[in-house]
Amino acid sequence: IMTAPAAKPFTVLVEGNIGSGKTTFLEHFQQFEDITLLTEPVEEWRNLNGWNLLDLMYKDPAKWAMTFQAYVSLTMLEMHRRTTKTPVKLMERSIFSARYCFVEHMKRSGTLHPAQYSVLNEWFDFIDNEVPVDADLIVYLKTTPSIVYERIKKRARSEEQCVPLSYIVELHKLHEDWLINRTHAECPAPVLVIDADLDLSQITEEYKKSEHQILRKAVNVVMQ
Ligand SMILES: Cc1cc2cn([C@H]3C[C@H](O)[C@@H](CO)O3)c(=O)nc2[nH]1
Repeated sequence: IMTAPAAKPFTVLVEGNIGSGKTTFLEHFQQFEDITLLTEPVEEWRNLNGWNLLDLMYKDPAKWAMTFQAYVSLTMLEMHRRTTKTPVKLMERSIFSARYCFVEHMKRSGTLHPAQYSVLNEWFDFIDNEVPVDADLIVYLKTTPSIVYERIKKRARSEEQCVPLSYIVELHKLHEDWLINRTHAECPAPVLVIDADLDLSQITEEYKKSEHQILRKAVNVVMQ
């Protein structure tokens, strides 16, 4: 195992719509001992002192979106700040997708009151300016809304069963604006696009594209 010295690890953010295969993508990299995987802390969102904030949010978004997104952003920040011994750190989603995709959608759809949105935005601005958050590469699992919608129904995560296709379409557009049209200069990391519409049997070839990019960087970090 290559142990990175004090140098910061090469940090990869794995981004994509609900059902785009992020967990499957991360599992593919479990085979490499030089990579630390940080999966989305959904279980923390499902049980904070006994409260299932994810379920509360989906059941009554107007009442719980603020609480939920405030906690999601805190758990994301904790993951960004977590140190790793390995030269590469792979994170599922980030404070950036919190801000540019989920919170943005909730503001546009009126789920978040402008005053609530302003508070979250103040937190994001403070973090952007005061807290070093590393992002060296973004892997974007690009999908078609109708395909991930079918996967969500098949996966049948209980809290998501009432998620309409329109929500998936809006989230897709926000991911495309952020990662393809690059409308947010604040997150300058290069984006590697993976065709995540492919089903499991074909997707491993796609993963190999990113493997080379990610592992090559690991060597660079160690050689620093
Ligand atoms: C950063 C971030 C991740 C994230 C996930 N989610 C939801 C989408 C899925 O139903 C579930 C797990 O990703 O949580 C959300 O509403 N807001 C989020 N913000």
